[in-house]
Amino acid sequence: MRVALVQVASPPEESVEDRRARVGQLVRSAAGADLIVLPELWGVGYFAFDSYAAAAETLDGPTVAWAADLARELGAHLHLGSLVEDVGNGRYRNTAVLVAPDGTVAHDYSKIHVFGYKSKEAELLQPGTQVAVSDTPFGAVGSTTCYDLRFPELWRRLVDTGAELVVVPAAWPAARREHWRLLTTARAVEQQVYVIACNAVGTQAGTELGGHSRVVDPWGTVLAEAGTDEGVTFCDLDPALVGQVRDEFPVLKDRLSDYGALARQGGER
Ligand SMILES: NC(=O)CCC(=O)C(=O)O
Repeated sequence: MRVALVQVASPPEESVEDRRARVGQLVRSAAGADLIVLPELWGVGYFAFDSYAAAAETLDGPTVAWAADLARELGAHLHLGSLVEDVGNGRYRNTAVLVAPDGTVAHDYSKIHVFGYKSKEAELLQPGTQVAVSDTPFGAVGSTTCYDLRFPELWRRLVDTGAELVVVPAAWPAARREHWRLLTTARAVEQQVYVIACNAVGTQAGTELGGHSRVVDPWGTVLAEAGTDEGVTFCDLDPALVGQVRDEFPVLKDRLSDYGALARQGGER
């Protein structure tokens, strides 16, 4: 299968409508890919916290409709990254959406670990409470978003729910790029999944985004890695490798069912 990672910049002077039109052309240039992935909150710009409420929309709104049209046009799965979802009563979520080639929503996933370090996300947005995995012709695809990379427990839950490929839309700053590279590789090796991680680029409200979108296979091999420019990075991968790695090196079978039950040394044995 062919994956396309579409790194996007979100300059503040550009309207959301103009940005959707421009990003639509970038997505069209990924024609031929089976799965096309965009970054986290590229529409509003992750660091444009004061614009979140005005940019919020429902899953019946213009961004999902835009993505559905593109997915149908290109005959591809389109992971639209994420948008600020209006969930009513003045509450908002950071919601990722995977659209199938027929334009239907395969799944939506609201980011569980909202980020509070030099970020107003945790103050403004409600955390999600559910994991999302969908069966596709190229395997079971799960979603996590950006900061979720730091929580292996969530990733293990995704694997327990069947995930074989995990998509990670992100707005990860350049200041922690080595964490991004390390954690995308670590999650792939530890969970024996493909990690398909698409980051934002450019500068938002004084924060430089890190780019370096990447695809890591379940053995930890980096199959593709972008630089820091806006644009499309393609990657061909074999979904069957997940099963092969899990059969050949069956580490997932060796885990305990309940690590919380382990006694602290010095206590009762
Ligand atoms: N958008 C985010 O969740 C940023 C996460 C991040 O910068 C980090 O974990 O470091």
